[in-house]
Amino acid sequence: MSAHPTGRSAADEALLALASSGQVPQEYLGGSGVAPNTEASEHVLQTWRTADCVCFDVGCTITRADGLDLLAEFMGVKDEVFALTQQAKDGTMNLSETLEEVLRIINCTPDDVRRFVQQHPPEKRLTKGIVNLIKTLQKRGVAVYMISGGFREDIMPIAKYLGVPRENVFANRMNWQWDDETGQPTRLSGFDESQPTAFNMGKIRAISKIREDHPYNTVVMIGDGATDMEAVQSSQGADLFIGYGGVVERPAVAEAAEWFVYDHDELTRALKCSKVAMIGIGPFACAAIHLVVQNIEADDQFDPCLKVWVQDPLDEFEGRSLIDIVNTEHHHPKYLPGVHLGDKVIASSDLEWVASDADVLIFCPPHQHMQSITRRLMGKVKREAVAISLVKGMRVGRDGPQLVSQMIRKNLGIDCSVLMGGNVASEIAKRELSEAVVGANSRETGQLFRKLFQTPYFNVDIVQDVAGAEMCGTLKNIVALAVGIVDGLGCGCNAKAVIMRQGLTEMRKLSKTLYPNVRNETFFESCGLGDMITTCLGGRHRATAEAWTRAWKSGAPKTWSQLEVELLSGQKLQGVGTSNEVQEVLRARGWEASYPLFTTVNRIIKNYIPPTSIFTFRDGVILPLPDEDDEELIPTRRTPGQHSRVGSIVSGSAIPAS
Ligand SMILES: NC(=O)C1=CN([C@@H]2O[C@H](COP(=O)(O)OP(=O)(O)OC[C@H]3O[C@@H](n4cnc5c(N)ncnc54)[C@H](O)[C@@H]3O)[C@@H](O)[C@H]2O)C=CC1
Ligand SMILES: O=C(CO)COP(=O)(O)O
Repeated sequence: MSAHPTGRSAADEALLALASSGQVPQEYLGGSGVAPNTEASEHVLQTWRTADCVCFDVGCTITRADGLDLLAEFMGVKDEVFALTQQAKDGTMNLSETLEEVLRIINCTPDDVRRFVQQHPPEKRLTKGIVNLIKTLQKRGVAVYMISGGFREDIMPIAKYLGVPRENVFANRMNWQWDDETGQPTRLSGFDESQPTAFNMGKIRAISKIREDHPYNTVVMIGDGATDMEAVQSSQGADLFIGYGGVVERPAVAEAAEWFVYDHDELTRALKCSKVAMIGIGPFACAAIHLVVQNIEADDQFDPCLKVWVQDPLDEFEGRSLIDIVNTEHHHPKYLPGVHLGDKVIASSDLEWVASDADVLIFCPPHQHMQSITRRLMGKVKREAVAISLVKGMRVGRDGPQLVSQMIRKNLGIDCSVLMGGNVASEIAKRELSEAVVGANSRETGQLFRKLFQTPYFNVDIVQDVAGAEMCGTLKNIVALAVGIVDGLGCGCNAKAVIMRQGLTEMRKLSKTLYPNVRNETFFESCGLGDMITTCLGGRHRATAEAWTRAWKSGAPKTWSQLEVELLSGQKLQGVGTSNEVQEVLRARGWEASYPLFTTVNRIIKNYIPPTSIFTFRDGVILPLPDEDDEELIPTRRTPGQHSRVGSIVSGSAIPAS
């Protein structure tokens, strides 16, 4: 089959058009001898895996091409009915005429139907693997429908056995003559012509009705006939048609289908194997792995193996390779010793090997390394993969600020969500109650990530505000530094409340100014208020800023890098970098005075003004500072009001450079 954006050749497209007219020449429908597409493309697989509604033609759920044939056999009129139904399936006879004619030939009574169902119970008629496939779909929350040109009287027992709700069955309905005296149905008198399935293009009609009544995002039709294949022909129809040849193989259908299967187990297997990869193995990556493995081991949708990228192949713990320890003992001895990362976690320093076959990519390295990581992965990840960033931080390039999720989307060309919240890694690892939000562009992707991270003690809500959630996670690190400074100066809760409230105000203002679609409510979610509280009470930014301020107070100041090494055992302090990055934006746009807390914190951490200036941030008439590199400086201890290194404000007055 030649390449085509939809996966169908031009000839297939033509065939579909002809089939829909109901007037396809028989020899054309016989197919041209081209082998069916039994290997699904990445696009098709992705559609199948993200479907929230799957419609089965009844013909692929039971071992006879159509229940009507079996009923006809039961009534002793098999050959006449078979000839007629084939014509309808192949599109050479008008469907409603066929049905009328078939019923006239079958001419059954309600008793005949009852006896027929007793003699042919559903469990004896089902195709191999259909029970498991429907169960797997329903377990994933996918709505399952059955659509048939046959009759409810025959189909309902099968639907019931398969667990498909009555209202999800679209089929024709027999009309009966009624006995006035007994009130009971007696003989057939045609069929109900108001059902969508009573006409040509009936499958499309049924699917449009389903779509009208339910907001499904992705609908898949599975069937074996030309009328099933029609379902993808209208914008109101299905998004994907999967051809099934386990009972009857119609060559034209087999050739035109974007994916043609002979066994339902193949569809079940394809649902199960979303591969997940983690990029990074810091403390939070380890805590996230601990959550994710609980879900991928329990949910058929995911491959239970999780590949993890370790940045440094030579990283050691007590003389042993870290990669070996993770792969054999399944824990991280430095960051979360003893916390089980899962037996099927495979650590490697080969970034491409870890990421290239993943369907779901989780990013969790320190933010300053994300640009080089995503550049290394350019063109090397699956086009249909989806990503989620757990990274709190941004990059400021020549074009202005870039969030990590934007960087991933731009460099890798894939959708990217974010997971943000008040989430200290060590507490999650201890299974203490926590919550987070997934910021996603669609509800469907949000639900995928909720499935991946949610556990009974880690609640995940979905917000369709990626930028808002990510800005919260990024900017709160600056506020946490401010709170640490207040702690270092020995102040109590009132002062910290002032800083946190002002911090939240500036976070919201900057987020909405840079990204106007950011929602106010996002700031009251776990990513906003929640993370602000967590990080200002328990995070490393607060603790390091407190130590830095105490050192300044003691007259033996230390640099941030020094403290990062001394206090954080290999972890990174990203808030200092974030403060510089944010300040670059504020400065370039002339906004410094509108963000007095952010600006004051940046002046303090760069030693332009003393830590005590945190109390007077409101007086912020901010002097422009000369351009210079952000090299770290060992400050000399100064008291408020004394000279600062370059120039700054304390209580509104500019202090000349020393
Ligand atoms: N630690 C926590 O409790 C939480 C962290 N986060 C976010 O998760 C992200 C990762 O933070 P952590 O897990 O704490 O790790 P971290 O920020 O402490 O960094 C340690 C990790 O950085 C890696 N690393 C060092 N140099 C690197 C390089 N050149 N390239 C790539 N990786 C390198 C190391 O291998 C190590 O695994 C950050 O954006 C952080 O804000 C989010 C929520 C909670
Ligand atoms: O983001 C965090 C908690 O949500 C972690 O905060 P720290 O980086 O300050 O430890």
